[in-house]
Amino acid sequence: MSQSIPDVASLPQLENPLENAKRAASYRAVDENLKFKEHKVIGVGSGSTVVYIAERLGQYLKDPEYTEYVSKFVCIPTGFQSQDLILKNGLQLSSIEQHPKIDIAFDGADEVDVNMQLIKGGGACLFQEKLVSTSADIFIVVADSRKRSSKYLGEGWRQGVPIEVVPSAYVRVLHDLKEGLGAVSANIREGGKSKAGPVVTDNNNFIIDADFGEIENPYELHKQIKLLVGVVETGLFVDNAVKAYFGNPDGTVATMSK
Ligand SMILES: O=C(CO)[C@H](O)[C@H](O)COP(=O)(O)O
Repeated sequence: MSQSIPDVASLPQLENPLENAKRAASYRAVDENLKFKEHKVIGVGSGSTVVYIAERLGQYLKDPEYTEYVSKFVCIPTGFQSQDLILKNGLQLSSIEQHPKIDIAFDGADEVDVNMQLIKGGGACLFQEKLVSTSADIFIVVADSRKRSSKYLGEGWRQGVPIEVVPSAYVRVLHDLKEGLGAVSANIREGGKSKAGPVVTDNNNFIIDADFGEIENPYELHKQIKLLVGVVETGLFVDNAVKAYFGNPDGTVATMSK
């Protein structure tokens, strides 16, 4: 069924104000950055905010003015949830192996500092998220305004830096993070009520959350962690995003650019 693209201001408010914030940021990020005639390969991230990125792409697909272009887009997922979002919105799913060069990618973040450095991996998808975002010519972040720190990473996101590790190396990495790199704490992420034992990522790895307090130099910390044997990737996304959209519950959106 064909439909015109809805204007976000004309849509009914969502029950949860935070969802309004996420929707407003995501819709505006797509509307302002997607070049329908130029972009062909689109990265779609993970988390609760990118749900609205996929939804907006799906709306464009149904609008006769854009169907011709959007039906030819190939979407590259950052994990299982993201793959599901692409399919549920009627978009074409592909893989990073088939499209190692991505035109534009959209993803959420757990924290964004004043220099637009990010902590990601709260949803345990950080390796594939980094693979996709660093393969993209343009990487756009979408988040609700709680994710914006007034200065350093680690200010608002207190769970620690997510780090994906090879399972057999987790004890060694925990030790090296605490003893070698001075982490205040480092813990394997547990599945909680939904799974006994550790969270297992889409790549069959474990996640360690390591608290380094406020992070003045994310690049240096990322480099040090990355050198530890057993570390696959860190949740510090440095010099990667070019623009961030922060939604507020009243539907207004603030932006930050590089
Ligand atoms: O990095 C991520 C998953 O690994 C997410 O992008 C991040 O956790 C933000 O999620 P949300 O949009 O639900 O706040």
